[in-house]
Amino acid sequence: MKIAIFGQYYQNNTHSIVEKVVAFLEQKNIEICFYSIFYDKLIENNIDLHRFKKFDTHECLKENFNFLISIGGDGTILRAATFVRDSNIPIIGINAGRLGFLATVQEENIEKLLHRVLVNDFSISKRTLVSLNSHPENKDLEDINFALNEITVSRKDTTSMITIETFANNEYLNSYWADGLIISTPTGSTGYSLSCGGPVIMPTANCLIITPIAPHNLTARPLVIPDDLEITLKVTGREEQYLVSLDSRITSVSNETTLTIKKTNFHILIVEFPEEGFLRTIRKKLLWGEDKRN
Ligand SMILES: NC(=O)c1ccc[n+]([C@@H]2O[C@H](COP(=O)([O-])OP(=O)(O)OC[C@H]3O[C@@H](n4cnc5c(N)ncnc54)[C@H](O)[C@@H]3O)[C@@H](O)[C@H]2O)c1
Ligand SMILES: Nc1ncnc2c1ncn2[C@@H]1O[C@H](COP(=O)(O)OP(=O)(O)OP(=O)(O)O)[C@@H](O)[C@H]1O
Repeated sequence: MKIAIFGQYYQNNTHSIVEKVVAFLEQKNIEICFYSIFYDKLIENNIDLHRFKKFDTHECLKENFNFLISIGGDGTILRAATFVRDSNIPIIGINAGRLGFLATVQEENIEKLLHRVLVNDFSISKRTLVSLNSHPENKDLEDINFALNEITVSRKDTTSMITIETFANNEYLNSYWADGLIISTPTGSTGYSLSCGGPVIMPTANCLIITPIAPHNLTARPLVIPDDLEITLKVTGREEQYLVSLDSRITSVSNETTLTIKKTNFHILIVEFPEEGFLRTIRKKLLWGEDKRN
């Protein structure tokens, strides 16, 4: 078996997490390969990893990896997804961050849950992604043109709202006059979309959510649509450019750019354990349904 280990930062608890993961995997004779930038940070901080191999691009991950372990918060899982892409390598998220909504394995459970992975006692949650095509083409949006949480357009360099003409399968839907518009996957429903009044959607539902950001309108509400619809956006505004973000990545595009957003033809696979499933996570981490009177 071969496992990739991915992370972005070195902080207080990184040392003990990495040591636990490495000790467990080595004891089981599992081949380990570290993301090179993370590896360098760990070496700088006196973790001896010289016996392990490194990877630095998504192409390296095509060589028969069984799993990728992400050590960090949700932001780190979003970044890990840009390496995993369409390789179908399941991601195990070890939470070293704050919320850890997607990264659900806590440090104290590392050995127990990695053991469950080895004996096949886990489930796979298949997550929908959205892809972006721009016309005319934009170099910044060419290589990593997909998002696990959401694709967002928003105003740039102005307090003035933008108008987002929106079409679903080429049929006119609405012109949102707002700070921006979010096209979210079910996974992203608990991220930015939630903060803008969007619904919480169970991760494996076959839908997307169109959520306006601060629309100046009483009738513009988040809309849930089937995930086989293609969405087209045309933006106009006082400035010549607007912002496009895919999860944590952001770039500027000119107002002449038309964006097409649709479901990707691949999924990201997240390793889940029943006791850390979605319903428990929203209760525990979003305090879902909490009512002090009961
Ligand atoms: N106002 C907002 O709520 C807001 C604004 C911008 C971006 N975001 C979210 O942040 C994500 C990018 O993450 P980042 O680390 O670069 O930014 P960040 O450092 O601002 O962290 C964003 C927070 O959102 C949480 N989060 C991310 N994805 C989530 C999900 N699917 N479900 C529940 N919580 C989630 C993270 O745990 C973190 O606490 C975006 O994809 C977007 O969903 C939220
Ligand atoms: N490898 C790591 N080791 C220790 N701490 C980490 C590591 N990676 C991330 N962290 C901690 O988690 C914080 C958030 O990390 P990250 O950007 O991955 O997630 P996030 O999107 O902010 O989500 P969350 O709210 O789940 O932490 C970092 O600022 C850091 O404090």
